[in-house]
Amino acid sequence: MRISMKAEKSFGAFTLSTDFVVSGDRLGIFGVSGSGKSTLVSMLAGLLEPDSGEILLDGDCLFSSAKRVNLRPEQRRIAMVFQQHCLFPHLSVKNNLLYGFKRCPAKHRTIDFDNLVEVLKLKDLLSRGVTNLSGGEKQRVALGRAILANPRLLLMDEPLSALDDSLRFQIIPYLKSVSELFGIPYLFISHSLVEMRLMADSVLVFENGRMVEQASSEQLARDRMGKSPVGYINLLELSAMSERDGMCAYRWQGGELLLSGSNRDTVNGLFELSSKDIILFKKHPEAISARNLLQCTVVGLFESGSKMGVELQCGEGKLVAEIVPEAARELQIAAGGVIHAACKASAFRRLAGNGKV
Ligand SMILES: Nc1ncnc2c1ncn2[C@@H]1O[C@H](COP(=O)(O)OP(=O)(O)OP(=O)(O)O)[C@@H](O)[C@H]1O
Repeated sequence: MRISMKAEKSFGAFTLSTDFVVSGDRLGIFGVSGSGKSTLVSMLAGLLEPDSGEILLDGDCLFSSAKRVNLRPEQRRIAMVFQQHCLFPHLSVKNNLLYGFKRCPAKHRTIDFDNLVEVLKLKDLLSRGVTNLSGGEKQRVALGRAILANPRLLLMDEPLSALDDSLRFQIIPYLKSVSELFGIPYLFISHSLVEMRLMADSVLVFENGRMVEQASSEQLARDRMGKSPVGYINLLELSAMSERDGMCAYRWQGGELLLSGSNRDTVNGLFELSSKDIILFKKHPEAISARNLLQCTVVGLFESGSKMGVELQCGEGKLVAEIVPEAARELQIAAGGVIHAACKASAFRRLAGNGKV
């Protein structure tokens, strides 16, 4: 996906002025409240007309003040998921889901209803009304409805803000997997660095209506968090062998991960792993005392003081390891390579729900 946006919009003293071209399937817009994020996505979706400028999506002109083009929202084929679920209260889950699908021209209908329902785990909810669903269930329905409209782009404007911490980190895998499985690129809007790291590869940063930076989500987190790099891993399924040896076992990538503690204090959710707690191996080691061995792909290397940081993709998780430059050379670490990361069961810390993440 390629978005080119050179547009202006003023509300009294506030002016949003954009001038960027960005490519990628997992893009982020990051900025504090009032920086203009929602104004930007509303202009992209066709819900708000820019005062002037031009907006192109994959080369197609969505808006041009010079050429007097302004495609209606339904002509743009851009779906949105908001913080508020905006579901139709008088319709069942099934009919909410089918709303966008029915309005989508047959030639664009490529998403299989049953398949999507299965991915989003909505089968048992189909006949229910939407008013008494939980916040997470409502957000899954809203996501399903957006996907079934068969959009060419999905805009997600702070879709997790209304959910509490444990719930929002449970929704993230759904947001990512539907986009990947059904091949729909997205633009994810948030003021949370953790959400950016989990959802976006490339991020545009906005301040006071201006784009001030374009960076990878990892670079952004390193620059702004101002502490040793940490990684994140989302563990959702306690496996049958939980509470073994005072450990908790979670299903992970066809195997399991062991965490210290009982399942009373290690509930499902997002866990943090410090870069200092990860040891890298070039090959799968025979036997180690650390309880967890994760196969990862090296995303990149960066300088971290006198050490090297190694960005790792591990399933849906993003980890960072800190090693000395000599070890990086010996391990021949390079982007795209496969490496094994070991970490102790005691190294996982459940992410604190302090609202700042
Ligand atoms: N329809 C409108 N009329 C007047 N001012 C508006 C309108 N929409 C947005 N604004 C103003 O434009 C500025 C940017 O708002 P916008 O909602 O785009 O920011 P944001 O980064 O999305 O913030 P938040 O994270 O709080 O949603 C704010 O000062 C807001 O008050």
